[in-house]
Amino acid sequence: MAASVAADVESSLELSLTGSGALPGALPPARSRIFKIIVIGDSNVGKTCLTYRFCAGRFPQRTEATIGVDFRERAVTIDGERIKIQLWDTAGQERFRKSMVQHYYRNVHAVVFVYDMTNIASFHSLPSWIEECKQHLLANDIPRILVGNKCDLRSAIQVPTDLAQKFADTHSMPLFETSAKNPNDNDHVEAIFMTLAHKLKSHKPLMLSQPPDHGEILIKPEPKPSTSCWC
Ligand SMILES: Nc1nc2c(ncn2[C@@H]2O[C@H](COP(=O)(O)OP(=O)(O)OP(=O)(O)O)[C@@H](O)[C@H]2O)c(=O)[nH]1
Ligand SMILES: [Mg+2]
Repeated sequence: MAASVAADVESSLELSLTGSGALPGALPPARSRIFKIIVIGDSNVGKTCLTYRFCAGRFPQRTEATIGVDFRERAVTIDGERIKIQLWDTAGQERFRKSMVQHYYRNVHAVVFVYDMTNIASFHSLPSWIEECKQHLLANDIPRILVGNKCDLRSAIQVPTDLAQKFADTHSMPLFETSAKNPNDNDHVEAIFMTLAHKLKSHKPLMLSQPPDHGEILIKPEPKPSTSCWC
């Protein structure tokens, strides 16, 4: 997959890592702090739309199943410091992710688990996503959050909030219910990722930037916290 789309309002960048292609020179500037956040969950839950909403500021007109991983990056300023939030939008379909999984988990700073509030199966898959993290030896102190997406589809909700909250509490994660499509619904996507970035900033004072794993990168130019605690 090779594509090239310029984007951006503030400062955002989109890259793809798919397994073939060359490495152009447009990597983030050296030595700015960068937080690598992976977004995982079943196919079709809205990972691409959520990351796009945060980095491009809008809902994408259309999406296709992610192949490998797409990077979306946005520069933000927190307490006067410029930080890059790099979202790794992973493929939910097993056949599109198996060759990439080791890249996802390398040097990861936070994990966002996503399920679709209108699809109970995507909620029931969460333990297997948590298990995948365990298998890749993710450190216990890495912040994790749980995001129920598509809350705008009120009449189709299959995952009640109290059930999701119980699961989140069991796994010591904050729960957010949101909509990538309608930012006025419940928790705002912007606030969710910014809250996570604040959390990372306060916990990772010495972290310096690292570009995404080299090798096969293609350029595509382009809260409220719930009841549980972060740690
Ligand atoms: N109503 C509604 N639809 C959404 C929302 N988020 C995503 N969608 C739709 O859900 C479908 C899947 O969205 P994607 O973001 O491509 O899903 P994904 O999790 O990235 O899927 P994979 O790349 O296959 O893992 C698309 O048709 C989106 O338009 C939302 O918040 N509300
Ligand atoms: Mg996707």
